[in-house]
Amino acid sequence: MRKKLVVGNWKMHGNRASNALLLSGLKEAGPWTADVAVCVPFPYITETSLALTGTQIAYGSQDCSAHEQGAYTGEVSSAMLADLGCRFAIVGHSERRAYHQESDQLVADKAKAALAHGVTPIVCVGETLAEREAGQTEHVVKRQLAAVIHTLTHCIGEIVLAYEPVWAIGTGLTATPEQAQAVHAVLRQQLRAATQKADAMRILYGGSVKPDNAALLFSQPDIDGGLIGGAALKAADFSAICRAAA
Ligand SMILES: O=C[C@H](O)COP(=O)(O)O
Repeated sequence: MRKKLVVGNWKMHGNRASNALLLSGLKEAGPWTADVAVCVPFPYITETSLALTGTQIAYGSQDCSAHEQGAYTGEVSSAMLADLGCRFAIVGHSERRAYHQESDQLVADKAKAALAHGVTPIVCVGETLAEREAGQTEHVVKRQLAAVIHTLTHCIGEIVLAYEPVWAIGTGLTATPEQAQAVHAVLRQQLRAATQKADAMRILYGGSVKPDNAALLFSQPDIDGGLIGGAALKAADFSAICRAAA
């Protein structure tokens, strides 16, 4: 039985005052049965760690460098994230693939760098609307995951995978539970071919998850929680989604 995981991705939102309010709201709203985490902008990791001390809520980043250290201006290494107590690092989010031209291989290298420092990568895969309409969904997500499997080899069982159809992110369009489950099943099957841990691995769904659709999505056999964007910015909504992941 996989324990569900709900992760809030704050993206590039918030400031010190609003973060403090959100975090205190979450602390009051918990505990939840599911594992819960927030992935916050780099500058706020330390304050988040202090605010969440002694709670069940883990924290992490929204990216990490593929490099170990060195002259890489603007990058943040996994060693630094580990130093700050990060449990998770999102890698390969579609916004980074699209706006920063991150390739499948770079995403895989970032996942490897995170794991090397004990930070669990949340590896995002997902198709665009054009790819779905062209019948390419399965091909695209399998290609994205294959790069990670090839790069991590025997460590692949240590990642968290997130299926995020690009057309559902921030649009209010959610994949139906059946659509999401179908892709999750494909991904699980691909993982089974690569690792004996596949059935213990968590595959999250992301894309316009809200309090009113979370329970149905999370009830699907291969959906093990969610990666939440917009709804993670309101303590009441995020908490309701965490509760739905019982
Ligand atoms: O990482 C989170 C996803 O991009 C989903 O964002 P959203 O819940 O705002 O659609």
